[in-house]
Amino acid sequence: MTPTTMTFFQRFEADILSGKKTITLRDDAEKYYAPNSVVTVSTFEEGREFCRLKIVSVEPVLFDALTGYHAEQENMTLAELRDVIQAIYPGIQQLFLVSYQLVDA
Ligand SMILES: CC(=O)Nc1ccn([C@H]2C[C@H](O)[C@@H](CO)O2)c(=O)n1
Repeated sequence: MTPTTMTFFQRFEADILSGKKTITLRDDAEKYYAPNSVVTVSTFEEGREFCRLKIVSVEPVLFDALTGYHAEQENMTLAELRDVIQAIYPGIQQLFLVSYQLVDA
């Protein structure tokens, strides 16, 4: 079944709402988001809903293939992005790039 919810760490909320962060990189467990579907987004820490996002695309990408362009879409430097990914998914290679558009907040 297509997922209808997504969580983000609270610290990314402002960047998502301002449009500075337009992608997220997830592991195998979250590769099933469907393009054109709308998901309700809440904070991981408190489960507080804060927006809805339209899924634009879901594409596989390797950790070693991450570029400055991916980082730009995350509103980070490439070094910051690599650190964040390693902290969340230690040792991971296969990621899924989920791009999205803000629907409403
Ligand atoms: C909270 C949760 O279940 N999982 C994640 C996974 C990733 N993120 C953020 C961190 C980076 O900005 C990108 C790339 O993974 O997405 C997140 O907030 N929550």
